Amino acid sequence: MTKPLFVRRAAQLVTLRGTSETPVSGKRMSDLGIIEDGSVWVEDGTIRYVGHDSDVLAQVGERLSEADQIDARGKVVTPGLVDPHTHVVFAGSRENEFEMRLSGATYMEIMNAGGGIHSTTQATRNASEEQLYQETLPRLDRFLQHGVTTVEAKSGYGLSLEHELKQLRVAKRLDDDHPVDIVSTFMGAHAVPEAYKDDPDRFVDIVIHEMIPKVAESGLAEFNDVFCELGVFTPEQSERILTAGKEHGLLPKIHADEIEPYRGAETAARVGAVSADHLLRVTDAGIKQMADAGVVAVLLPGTAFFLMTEAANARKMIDAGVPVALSTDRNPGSSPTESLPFIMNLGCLSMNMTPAEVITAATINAAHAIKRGHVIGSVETGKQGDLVIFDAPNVAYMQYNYAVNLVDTVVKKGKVVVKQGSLL
Ligand SMILES: O=C(O)CC1=NCN=C1
Ligand SMILES: [Zn+2]
Repeated sequence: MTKPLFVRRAAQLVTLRGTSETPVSGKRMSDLGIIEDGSVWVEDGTIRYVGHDSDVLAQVGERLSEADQIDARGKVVTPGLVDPHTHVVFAGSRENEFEMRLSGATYMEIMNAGGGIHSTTQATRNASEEQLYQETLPRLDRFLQHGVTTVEAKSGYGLSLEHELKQLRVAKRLDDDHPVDIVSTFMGAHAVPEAYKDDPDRFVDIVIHEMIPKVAESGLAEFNDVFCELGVFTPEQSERILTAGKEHGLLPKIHADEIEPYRGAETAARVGAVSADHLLRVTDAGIKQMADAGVVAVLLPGTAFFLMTEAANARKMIDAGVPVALSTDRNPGSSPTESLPFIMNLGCLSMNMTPAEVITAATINAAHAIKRGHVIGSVETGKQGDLVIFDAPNVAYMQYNYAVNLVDTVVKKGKVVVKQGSLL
């Protein structure tokens, strides 16, 4: 039994209270439920009391001496950050392609020439489970040091049942062993393997009839994702794949309108996807249909930054009532970073979001994008005891002092796992 943890007197305690039921949209994304001089009592991994320090003191009374106390004066305390879109389990790296793109090659040119996802697929197929596990561990450590306490992890670098299941088993082992919680997504439809490039529908049939039933049976994935993109999977193929996943209990997600406007958002609305992700080229019609269908827009400004393209129009989506979440899109090709705080900076600097909106997008809306809004993403009684203490006097400062890691302390299920920026 660990001692209760009492985080006290935050300059700004960001509670996001009252947001656990449904994704947050519109003006509500700016209402952080900030408590000044705010305190949180965590016991047995769960948040027990939240409020002004004097109110929490009155509630804990004599038990004060039982707790470990952390002085958060002059600092911002938020819920643990949530990254709802990563490809974090993979082998190898693609800095060579980074240099090719700096010399003018495009992401799709490299992919169509057999690089990109195919390159990482080759490396991941050749890697043992243990090698994949060992290569992914340091990435999870860096996520934790940047305040991220839960990540979604997609497969999608196996592109065969054997290797997709291998990735998903590694994700499960990491979820068991590492403080960061991992929520898994099957993404056998990440690309059409070279062997099927002349008959992509044959591969779609393999995903639908061979992979999805076995993956569902394994219990190793909650979601099913597809790269709906010109030159990858069409909206019609994507809909077939996501519908098949739903029939086997896998909730739909979709990489939509990343490089070309390609009716990805419209497909998301039609199949009832939990989230549509990227949306750099989404149409007005797609935005409207997502708002009507309650699809969460997971935006990845780090990918736009790294691919040197314009970021998604977050402002238009927020103003249209689409709930917006943020993510690193951690992957070796288009977004090799674990710094969700930097993605939040880009939310402000490249997508004109406010400092309050980017916190909502990287906590409760990210939690809703992986169906965890009832467990994480806000600081409320009964929620999991995941907290981050930032060395910043207020939420605006967190985005103003950009591209640095202001995380001081990370608490995971009531246990301090990062202190003064270092892993414990
Ligand atoms: O390039 C990669 O490895 C990840 C990716 N999938 C779709 N867009 C980027
Ligand atoms: Zn992705």
